[in-house]
Amino acid sequence: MNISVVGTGYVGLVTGVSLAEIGHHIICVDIDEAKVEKMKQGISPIYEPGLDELMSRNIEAERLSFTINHQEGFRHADVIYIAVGTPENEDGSANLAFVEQAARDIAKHITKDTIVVTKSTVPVGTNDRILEIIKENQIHNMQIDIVANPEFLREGSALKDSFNGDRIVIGANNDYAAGMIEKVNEPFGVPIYHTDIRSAELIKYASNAFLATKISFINEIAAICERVGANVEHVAKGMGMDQRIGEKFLNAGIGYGGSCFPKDTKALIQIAGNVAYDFELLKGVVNVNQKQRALLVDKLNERFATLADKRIAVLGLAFKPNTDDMREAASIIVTEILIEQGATVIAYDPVAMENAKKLLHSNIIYAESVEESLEDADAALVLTEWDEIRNADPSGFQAMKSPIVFDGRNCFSVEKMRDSGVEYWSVGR
Ligand SMILES: NC(=O)c1ccc[n+]([C@@H]2O[C@H](COP(=O)([O-])OP(=O)(O)OC[C@H]3O[C@@H](n4cnc5c(N)ncnc54)[C@H](O)[C@@H]3O)[C@@H](O)[C@H]2O)c1
Ligand SMILES: O=c1ccn([C@@H]2O[C@H](COP(=O)(O)OP(=O)(O)O[C@H]3O[C@H](CO)[C@@H](O)[C@H](O)[C@H]3O)[C@@H](O)[C@H]2O)c(=O)[nH]1
Repeated sequence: MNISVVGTGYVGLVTGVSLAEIGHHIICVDIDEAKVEKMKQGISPIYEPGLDELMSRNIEAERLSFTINHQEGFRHADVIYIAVGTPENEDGSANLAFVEQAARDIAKHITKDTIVVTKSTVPVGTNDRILEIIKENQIHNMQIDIVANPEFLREGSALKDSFNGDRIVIGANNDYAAGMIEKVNEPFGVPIYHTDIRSAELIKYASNAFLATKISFINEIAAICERVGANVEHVAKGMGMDQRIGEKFLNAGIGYGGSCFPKDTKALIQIAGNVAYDFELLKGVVNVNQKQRALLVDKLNERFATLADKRIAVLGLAFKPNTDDMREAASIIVTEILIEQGATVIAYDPVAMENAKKLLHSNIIYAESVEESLEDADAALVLTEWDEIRNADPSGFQAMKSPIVFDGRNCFSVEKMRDSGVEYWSVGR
């Protein structure tokens, strides 16, 4: 099928590449010229394992191309996917400006009957609005069907998730559109769940909010563990063996970050608020996460009278491993507080340092390796559990001025760190 994808960020590019890989002809349209130039050469603008290789293969097979020209992008499309950003407004609600612009672009340039599929995470009712915008602005009077098809991929394992997802949700209000989008996705071999548009929109927010709730829940249990002398890993393991609870997303640490959980939890609180419902539980989840971000700095302040003359190594900057994405990364708040308290910060991340430099305080020093960042440090903070950090030999911490480690991701065994002579502070253990 001929498919266009509007917006080639983490979701749009992975969607375009995956759909090309299963045999569709894909044109990706983006307004960012530099990005499009890069992608035309088979270079991914984002770090995502396996993406460059799959991009190149499908470009060569002439199933995948890129353009900044909406007219060219939509000319032959039977289906158009919207995958533009829906960032957070100041009040926590979702900013729909990019989605609405994409709808106007579609309206202006389509010349045949089209199914418009929304991949972007959008509040309930947005797909109705998209259809309205297209109908109001279209130049040729074409049949438009709209499908809500929320995306569940995780950064760092986006391709794996696309080909092995737990479900593909298709929200449509007519059988023709639902059937067509089922056909598009059939080759993935992933279970398909059909529902109406509004339920599909809400499934996305409810899923992210539930996962965020699991994380804040285990982080509160971790706080209790520290106070009563229990081990949160043992508690999580014992809980997770109950299949009704499940073992996933029960890793305690410095809370959730990234481009989705922080904004989507707040957007769902707003969605509820808009219909006069106070989502108390989710407000608690957000507050706990806020508190969690500063946990390591609180522990540092408990350990040291002042940070003013301290050299602090920060290991890991991205919001999670295997991505260069810095959106809502814990490192943003943590390094800001450290600098504010007068510490010297030497940071290292295997992939995200270029993006970090654009975002973090200009006083931060960047190291080329874990070893270099640890040299002469008074303390080390682990913020992202990259394999390279997780697999580091605890004896390496002896290169520090004093081997004191604050681990926000529970990467190391408490016993091994103790045996290596490291003063080790982790979360809930
Ligand atoms: N990042 C994730 O892991 C993830 C996972 C599931 C769902 N989502 C949702 O998917 C959506 C996209 O997220 P993302 O992280 O890929 O965003 P992103 O910010 O990485 O990418 C958005 C892209 O859209 C482009 N764009 C904006 N307006 C455009 C227009 N009118 N025409 C063409 N291109 C346009 C931008 O230039 C950018 O390249 C969001 O709603 C997000 O909540 C994200
Ligand atoms: O047990 C856990 C699991 C995750 N995290 C943190 O939670 C955040 C999000 O992690 P993850 O969900 O793995 O990454 P994302 O790429 O943000 O993916 C989430 O957000 C996407 C965007 O909506 C959804 O598509 C995915 O299904 C959903 O998992 C990260 O900061 C993790 O460190 C924890 O603290 N403890």
